[in-house]
Amino acid sequence: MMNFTSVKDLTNINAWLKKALEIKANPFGFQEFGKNKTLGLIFLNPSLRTRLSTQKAALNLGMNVMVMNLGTEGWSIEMTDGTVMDQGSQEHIKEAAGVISQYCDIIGIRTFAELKNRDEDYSEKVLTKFIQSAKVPVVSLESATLHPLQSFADLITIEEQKKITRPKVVLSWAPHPRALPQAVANSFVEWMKQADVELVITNPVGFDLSPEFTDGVTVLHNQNEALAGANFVYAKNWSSYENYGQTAPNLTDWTISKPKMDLTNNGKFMHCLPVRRNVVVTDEVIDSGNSLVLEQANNRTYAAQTVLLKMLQNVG
Ligand SMILES: NCCC[C@H](NC(=O)CCC(=O)O)C(=O)O
Ligand SMILES: NC(=O)OP(=O)(O)O
Repeated sequence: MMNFTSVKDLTNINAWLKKALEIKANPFGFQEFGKNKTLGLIFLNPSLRTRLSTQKAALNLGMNVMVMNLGTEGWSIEMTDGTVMDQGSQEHIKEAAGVISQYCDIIGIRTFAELKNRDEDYSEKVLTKFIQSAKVPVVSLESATLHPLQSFADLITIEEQKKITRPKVVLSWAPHPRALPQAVANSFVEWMKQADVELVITNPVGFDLSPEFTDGVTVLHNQNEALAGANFVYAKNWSSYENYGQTAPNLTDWTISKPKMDLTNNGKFMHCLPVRRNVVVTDEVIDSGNSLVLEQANNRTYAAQTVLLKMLQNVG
């Protein structure tokens, strides 16, 4: 496997899931693969979980790790080819990626959607340019349209927690004060479509995700109807794909609350974090025994460790 940017980079999702659970049971059992190898983690946007869990995963594998907040601490990066660089940008992504490749055996990069130009975000302009200029395998730490390490951790969590073979998993839009990318939601859908689950998406009218992801999936604009009988409720805000970047913070009846969870089949609550309490989800729900948010964050380590191990072994 050269790069990890999507579920499409896996040859067999069930084999990866099995490997992740094996690694979780024996996290220090694969250190011979990481010895004398270096992981570089490059952040163009903030992070808590991705930064720490991916670093932890590399350390568990015996790797060395370098982390750089390029977005705030590096030179300002030029992303477009052919630019006369006499303005704000100081270093071209071509040199940046080429140089970092000389210091690292694997590079992770986080580059969020800007939510200004849909075509540009959905072409994964920055990630693609970085990969083109990098000389080593690249792992997405959340790109403009996808967050595969998160979705892999979510898959592990559902596998561990499910009580029936084919659980009902509901991805529900929730309100938020800012415009957020669709990446976490797109990616969750992409992975759940390949898992043995009954997936239902619910969001307000005007907030349908790209058909590229929702094709073949039940999308309901009535949240209560969608939540009926759910075993897992995955809450997430995303800004509009159709009216690109538009928000709807006033739709407070979409907040995941106890009355909403009472519609489910004793459903478990999931969120990738960070979460706005009492906007996306009430304290009562996220603090309840049915909340899986810490388990999800914990599984980020084993998802990342599986991906890094596969890269070190150069297998899909
Ligand atoms: N990495 C997980 C989520 C990252 C990002 N959330 C955020 O930016 C939340 C920020 C805020 O709450 O203002 C997103 O939705 O893609
Ligand atoms: N879930 C997640 O990716 O968290 P961070 O943005 O804190 O890395």
